[in-house]
Amino acid sequence: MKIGVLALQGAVVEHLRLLEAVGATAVAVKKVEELHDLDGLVIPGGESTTISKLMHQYGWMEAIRAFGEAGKPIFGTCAGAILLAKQIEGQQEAHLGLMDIKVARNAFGRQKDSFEVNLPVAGVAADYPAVFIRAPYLMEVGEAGQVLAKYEDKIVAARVGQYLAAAFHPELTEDTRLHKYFLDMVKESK
Ligand SMILES: NC(=O)CC[C@H](N)C(=O)O
Repeated sequence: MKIGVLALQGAVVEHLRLLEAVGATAVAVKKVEELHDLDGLVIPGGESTTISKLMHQYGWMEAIRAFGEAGKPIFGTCAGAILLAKQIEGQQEAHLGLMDIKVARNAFGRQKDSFEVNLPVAGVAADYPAVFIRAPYLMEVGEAGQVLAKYEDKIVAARVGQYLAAAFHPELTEDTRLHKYFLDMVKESK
């Protein structure tokens, strides 16, 4: 399985390392043409507005939408989840708008700018070390979707069809289980 990590901004190398660790062939994707032979794509965290601008400049929006609409799995972490969402709280327009979730940005307040907690993630782990950095949360998950994790009653991970979203940063741990879960989604989609 060949999985790309969108390399416009954010923790790219860390995602590559964990994808390799679970047995995927992982590549940093810097050009739109590189999408064509991928089986799945990870959109890392960073700053969603910055990544969105870069995406618009270089034709990524159309290309990633086509990739998702072709049924290929996409995993968005933190800003990546915001980019995937169909709706963003307080904003007229979404970015990619592929995944049937509504997100609220910077949802955990200033004094909790960044923190780590162990969370149960359905189908993944009973004690997943979730690292939150100015994280969003998922206000709504479409009916066809599955909530995978909550923190303080807020949804922080979900799957809808071939799309996976985490408000936290699974690439900033040594824990490979969520990347393994995504790799299994990619295998299933073939
Ligand atoms: N660590 C992150 O990816 C933070 C996301 C950022 N707060 C945003 O709105 O895009």
